[in-house]
Amino acid sequence: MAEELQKWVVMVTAQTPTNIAVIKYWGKRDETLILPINDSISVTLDPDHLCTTTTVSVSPSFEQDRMWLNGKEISLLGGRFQSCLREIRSRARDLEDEKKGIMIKKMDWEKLHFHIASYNNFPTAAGLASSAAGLACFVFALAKLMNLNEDNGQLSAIARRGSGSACRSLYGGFVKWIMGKEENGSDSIAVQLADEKHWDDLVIVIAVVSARQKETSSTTGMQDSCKTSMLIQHRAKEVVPKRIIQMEDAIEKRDFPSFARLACADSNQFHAVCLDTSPPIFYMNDTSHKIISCVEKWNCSEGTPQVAYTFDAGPNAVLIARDRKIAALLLRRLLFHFPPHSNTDLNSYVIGDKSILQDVGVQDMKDIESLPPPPEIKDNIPAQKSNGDVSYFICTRPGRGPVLLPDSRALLNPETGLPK
Ligand SMILES: Nc1ncnc2c1ncn2[C@@H]1O[C@H](COP(=O)(O)OP(=O)(O)OP(=O)(O)O)[C@@H](O)[C@H]1O
Ligand SMILES: C[C@@](O)(CCOP(=O)(O)OP(=O)(O)O)CC(=O)O
Repeated sequence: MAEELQKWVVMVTAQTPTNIAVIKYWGKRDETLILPINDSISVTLDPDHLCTTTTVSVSPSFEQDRMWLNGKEISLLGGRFQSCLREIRSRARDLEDEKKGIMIKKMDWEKLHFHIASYNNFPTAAGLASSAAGLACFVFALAKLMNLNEDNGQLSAIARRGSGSACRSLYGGFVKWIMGKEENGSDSIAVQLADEKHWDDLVIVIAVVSARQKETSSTTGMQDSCKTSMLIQHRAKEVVPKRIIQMEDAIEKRDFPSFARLACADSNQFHAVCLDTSPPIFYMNDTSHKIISCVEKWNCSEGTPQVAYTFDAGPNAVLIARDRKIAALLLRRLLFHFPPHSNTDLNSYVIGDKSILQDVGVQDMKDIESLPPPPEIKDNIPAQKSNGDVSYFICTRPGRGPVLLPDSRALLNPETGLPK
């Protein structure tokens, strides 16, 4: 009987979105606690297109903590995973599952081990913020398993210890990470500014420019900027506080021109800080610059912004269109300038919400080849085409925050606690 009881496995499965900052976090005032030097604001992306699913399980039969990411076993010994685990364990509460006849006492959590399996439905470590969705999901799922009482704001402070930007993935819609003042970081948390329904006209197109691993990680890049850039101090003290107020106002009023101007300016200033770092950090490449120039020319010809662009620590462009009609016009321009290689299947070149392709009126490669140049291109300058410079496009929109999934979606076998 005692042996039978030892066989139980309790598990929780959760899904968490990724997010893109429109006012960037860059620079820490505390490396261990991951406390930033400025507030930041992000848009949560629709988990249908970019998300992490994580199953966490506990059983007295597990001999050690183990984790599998996208089917491959990874180490949980890293300092950041360990900080999150420590913070969650210290808040764990009694858990009773009457149906299974299981009772885990608060102090038992210290002795029990976890099996964790996680899957990203988009490329990992390719500049698409897998660490943000991944660490947020890790914390959210473990907190539910260990029956924590904390709300998502308090959980965001734990996710922050895994990766700063992860704290913003605890909410859907529009999210602010308040830098906080306390030395212990207790007030450095994420808050939701508005949910995803507040501004549901927005359409987001991500141009995945390169899936190569970057040379400088965000963590070391921002350390180098803090040590060597003069601009970063001016940005954190003088520029960002004003922009945060303006961005909050633009989001509240759904004021697209202000939103776009602020997002573009902030992305450009973040990359200027990277250039102001010694040695300079180049996250954007020629393709990123061509995308900026395409959007700027169009916005300028319309007299008011149609599309905002923002780039994280990599060359991929995140383009935010004011509505679906503009998104179709944007995709038309992008496909004109950045057609795929001739042997590419259009179905794998534009992924996510493919329905926008119908609005573009493009069904196959021939349609792309016969797209006319955008009207803002001057007749005397030949239009540039860069075949194959973009790997693929993801069409998405602002999305919801973390959710729990039913056991049928679990990534671990309920009997063995091993990956399915
Ligand atoms: N689902 C996940 N669960 C737990 N950890 C994850 C998960 N996905 C990614 N990570 C962690 O994040 C690391 C990748 O982070 P990295 O910052 O290199 O890339 P990224 O977040 O995809 O890109 P970027 O930060 O440039 O947007 C992985 O090596 C792993 O440690
Ligand atoms: C450019 C950014 O994406 C930087 C993200 O940095 P990370 O959150 O990846 O860094 P760590 O806190 O060291 O894990 C801007 C942003 O997301 O705000």
